[in-house]
Amino acid sequence: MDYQDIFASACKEIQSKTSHGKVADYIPELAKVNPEQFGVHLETVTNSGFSFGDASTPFSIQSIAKVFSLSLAYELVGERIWKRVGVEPSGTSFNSIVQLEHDDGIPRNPMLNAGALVISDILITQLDNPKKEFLEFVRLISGNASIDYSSRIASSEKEMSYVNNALINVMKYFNNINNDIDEVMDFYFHLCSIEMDCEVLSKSFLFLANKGKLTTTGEKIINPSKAKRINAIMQLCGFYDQAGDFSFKIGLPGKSGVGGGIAAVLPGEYTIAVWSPRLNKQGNSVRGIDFLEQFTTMTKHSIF
Ligand SMILES: NC(=O)CC[C@H](N)C(=O)O
Repeated sequence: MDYQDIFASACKEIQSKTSHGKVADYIPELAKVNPEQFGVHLETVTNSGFSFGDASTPFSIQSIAKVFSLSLAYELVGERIWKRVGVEPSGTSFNSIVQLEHDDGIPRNPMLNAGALVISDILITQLDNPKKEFLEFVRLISGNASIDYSSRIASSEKEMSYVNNALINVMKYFNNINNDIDEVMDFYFHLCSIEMDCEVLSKSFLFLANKGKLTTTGEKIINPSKAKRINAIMQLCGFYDQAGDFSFKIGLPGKSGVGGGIAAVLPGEYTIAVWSPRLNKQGNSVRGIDFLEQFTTMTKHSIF
């Protein structure tokens, strides 16, 4: 299929609508991004790529990186991971604190900030040099050795981390954080600060469309059962309190970040990464969701 033509007409369709939403401004560095940018890249499991718009402009992937940290932690500790974090959709915002006390410090799922903080704590326990080894993992799955953290974005987020600090303190109180709070926060801010463009982002998700193996070398990253489960978690939890709406409109597992990126997976076929910085009130890219709705409607692609 020639995806480029479909991208162009889906894009035309959404651009005729008024553009609304606003860039994330609670992380000062993210507020500086030009909100009008739009890019998309689709990469098939047979390694064909299709780009449109600002697909090679790097952006802050933010919470999309939670899928990478979950993948590595799940591979390292196996099913024990679910003693510390759940697999249920929360129906709450990404940084909500309301359920955490009620649930005795066990986050509903690993896509929430609280869940990703627990996963960060697990990785710090498991890895000798957590930031370095995690970056190596992301470089491996993306096939791109130049992927890096942005210390500028990590420290910008640290300055304004009041809610994330509250979340980690509640979990420490309930004995669900084993390492030093500052070390876990530092790891979490770095993982959120990773920058990628749409092309690299879609390639980084390909193992989830390919039963856990890299499509380039065949190397196993996780087994097929784990790949299925991570896709299931994305389907139910990847868009926080908009997860139902995303599933209803798009019908693919995916993950968003407050940098305006979205990565989605059609298992066995392709991954698609779209980026546009204006966010809705749930913290998800307005144009990204509009575009994916158009795209999946035009192609009739869905997991259902
Ligand atoms: N949804 C997101 O992308 C949120 C990630 C962001 N780093 C935060 O902790 O608030």
